Amino acid sequence: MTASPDTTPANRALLQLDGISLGYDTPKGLRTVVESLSLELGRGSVGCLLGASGCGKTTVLRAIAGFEPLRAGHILLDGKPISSPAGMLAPEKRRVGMMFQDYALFPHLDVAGNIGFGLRKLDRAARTRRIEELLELVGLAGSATAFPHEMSGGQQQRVALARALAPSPELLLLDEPFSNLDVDTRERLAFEVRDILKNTGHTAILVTHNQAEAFAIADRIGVMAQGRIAQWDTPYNLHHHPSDEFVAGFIRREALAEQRAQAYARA
Ligand SMILES: Nc1ncnc2c1ncn2[C@@H]1O[C@H](COP(=O)(O)OP(=O)(O)OP(=O)(O)O)[C@@H](O)[C@H]1O
Repeated sequence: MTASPDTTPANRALLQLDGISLGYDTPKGLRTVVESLSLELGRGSVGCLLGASGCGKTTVLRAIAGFEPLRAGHILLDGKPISSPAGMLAPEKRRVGMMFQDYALFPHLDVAGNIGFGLRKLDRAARTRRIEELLELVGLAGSATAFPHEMSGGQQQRVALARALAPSPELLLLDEPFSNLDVDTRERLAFEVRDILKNTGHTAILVTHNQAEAFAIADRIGVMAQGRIAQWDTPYNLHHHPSDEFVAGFIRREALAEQRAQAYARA
């Protein structure tokens, strides 16, 4: 794997994955799906794991969230170990927020109820203030009493983002957050989410198989194949200085596929 130094305005790395290996116990024994994977992400940066289906992106994200045990290596958050083969900090103690592709909003709660779900420790007035602040941030001011089924997919994903940001996580994990949206909304929302994360200074990791999305949102992209990162670099360097034939081919092929998909969608 090659990597150039993180030159974003962030200081030291907030997240470090150091030689992590991950696998699943199957009836045929251990199936290793991620091997010796390392990356560093600076505070305030947006990183992305980009790769074809099944290459191990979600497994890495789940390990960062504390849902998958490490077979080797370790994960540090703000310099402190949170996972190693010897043990792991419980997910709820990590200050890590998550947002998924299927919105995962509670259908029986209105927008305020959804966003306020993780804010139950605040008193009523503080919770209402925080919910209003978050609605403003995601461009949904005035929607507190709407229900998820009354909103478009893009609006529901904004609510999901507000809910994930509500407890002010150190790190936000986004698993294919735009893949249920149509092509235009997907790209627009990717840019909007990037603006929101940059305005609030959040550090985030996104997982996607969609190159346009990765390039719209990320400061650093890791091109993954079969459980490894081939190159962890800036979008510019991936385009202009791919580390090998695989990365060069992947970027070219995906760009063409995306152009084709957009042309079909608009036809
Ligand atoms: N619980 C499990 N038990 C056994 N194998 C699993 C389990 N979960 C995932 N896998 C396998 O691990 C590999 C990596 O899966 P993962 O979901 O991390 O990939 P991905 O890159 O996120 O794919 P996608 O984009 O399709 O979500 C796949 O081959 C998958 O079949």
